[in-house]
Amino acid sequence: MTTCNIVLLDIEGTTTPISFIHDCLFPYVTENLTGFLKENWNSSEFQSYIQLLREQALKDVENGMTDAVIIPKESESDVKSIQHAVTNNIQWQMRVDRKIAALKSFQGYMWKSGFVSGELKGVIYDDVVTAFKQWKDAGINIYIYSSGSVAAQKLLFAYSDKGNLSEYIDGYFDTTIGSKLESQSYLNIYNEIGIQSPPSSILFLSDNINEIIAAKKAGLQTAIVERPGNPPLNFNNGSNNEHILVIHSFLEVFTNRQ
Ligand SMILES: CSCCC(=O)C(=O)COP(=O)(O)O
Ligand SMILES: [Mg+2]
Repeated sequence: MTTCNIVLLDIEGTTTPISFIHDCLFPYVTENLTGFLKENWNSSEFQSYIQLLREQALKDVENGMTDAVIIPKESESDVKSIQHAVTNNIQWQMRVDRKIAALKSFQGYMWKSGFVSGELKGVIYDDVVTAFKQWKDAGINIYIYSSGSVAAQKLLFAYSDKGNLSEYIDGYFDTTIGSKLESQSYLNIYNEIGIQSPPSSILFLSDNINEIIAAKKAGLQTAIVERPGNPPLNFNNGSNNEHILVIHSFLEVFTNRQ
């Protein structure tokens, strides 16, 4: 690893245990959904999230997804039936852990009340905060790139078990910039950040080998992060594995700098 000016971080399995997302954040949505729909139904902001789900469901049907759950428009059905369809739509997408913007935006909207009330606290690995401090002292900027919506990412770091970490983070990206599995998304982020130095001055850290391969193809430096509770790494995917660095703590980034 050579020096970098920017560190770009995945969340789930990288800054945060997968178990926190799956055992706390996801159940907060599935268990509170019915009441949340009833309470927020008349809010125009809330309806904008429902509209995103509705549009995504139409695309899913067009793309031949047989499990897709259509959400009728207000003019086509009664409120109870629409709410029932929204519930089924969300339960289906969450069962298959879809990383799609419409679902992620909806989840982020629901999580807001949980984080603000203190019912939810973002879990961040211990080494992350120490690394943030070291990186900032070294003049490195920190960006996040996660499938979670930007709004949800901001909540996680602002209301974390390590305190409000927002001051360390220079910017946030979600999949509205492109899929984490496509190289072009990493070039879009590079362009959006707008640095003079080449893409290799960005170091991307993620638990997902396919994201790492996509980022490497775009010319970024990369390291795969192996955390307790992450699924075993599967290097058997045709990539040039010798060149994929594996780390277990963000503090290794500095020891690996040349
Ligand atoms: C509060 S952030 C929510 C994270 C999330 O929903 C998710 O799917 C994370 O995926 P990642 O791309 O960070 O692995
Ligand atoms: Mg991840």
